[in-house]
Amino acid sequence: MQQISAFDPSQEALFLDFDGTLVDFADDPAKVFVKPDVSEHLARLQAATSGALAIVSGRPIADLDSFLKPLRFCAAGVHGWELRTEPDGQVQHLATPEALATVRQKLQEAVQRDGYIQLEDKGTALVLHYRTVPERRAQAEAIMQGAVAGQIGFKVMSGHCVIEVHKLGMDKGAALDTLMQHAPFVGRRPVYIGDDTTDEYAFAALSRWGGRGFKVGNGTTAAQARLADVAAVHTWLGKAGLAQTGELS
Ligand SMILES: O=P(O)(O)OC[C@H]1O[C@H](O[C@H]2O[C@H](CO)[C@@H](O)[C@H](O)[C@H]2O)[C@H](O)[C@@H](O)[C@@H]1O
Repeated sequence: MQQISAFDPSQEALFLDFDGTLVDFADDPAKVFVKPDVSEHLARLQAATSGALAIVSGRPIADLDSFLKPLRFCAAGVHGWELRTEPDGQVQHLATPEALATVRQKLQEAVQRDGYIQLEDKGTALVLHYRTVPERRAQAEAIMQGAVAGQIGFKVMSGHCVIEVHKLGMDKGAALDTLMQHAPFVGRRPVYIGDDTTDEYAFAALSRWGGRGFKVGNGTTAAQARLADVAAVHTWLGKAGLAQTGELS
């Protein structure tokens, strides 16, 4: 693992995962919150990078906006199936909820029968949550396998206490590639911070752009360096933002 060198806002762009990176986990996905000082760091870094700061998340962009309000950023949501290349631009939806109709129905029925595992419907992705019942992980995996069995064109991914499915053909690496081809990211080197297995797609893409990745927490990773936890991410963002204003000695 490398040491983390200082962030250069004139040459680098910042790509940030949301859950487990900017915010701590909660049992209920609706109950996470962004600390006020983190919002300040993000606003500073957005200005310092001339807008080259994007949130890259499994969440829909509307959810990200609501948690980060009043801030808005360039964003890739639902693992890249939603894209916004300007903070105040329109969200492009690159898939439709109908693509998951059959899988959705099967998951709804199975979750109802199970009674413990929760289903989150993000339109273009469906998530089985077992954070409050970790002993039901194998059951969640079996439910997902049953829902996609015999069908092609779906991607199933495991994350922190979740099993998620969306259409094949998109991931956070492809999302990063797309954003890097838009101003103000063009010509910059990406710095990506993320904690989950789904962030590995983005870490793998970084070499195409001369970038570097920071993995939050433990686990196998293609990232070049690590930050211990969400608090360490906040500290890093604070230092990166303050360094630009000359407030950091
Ligand atoms: O790509 P991310 O921004 O990390 O989003 C990944 C998933 O985040 C959410 O689930 C995770 O956070 C929940 C709230 O803390 C937690 O309950 C769950 O166990 C975590 O996996 C979100 O609900 C998913 O839709 C995202 O895909």
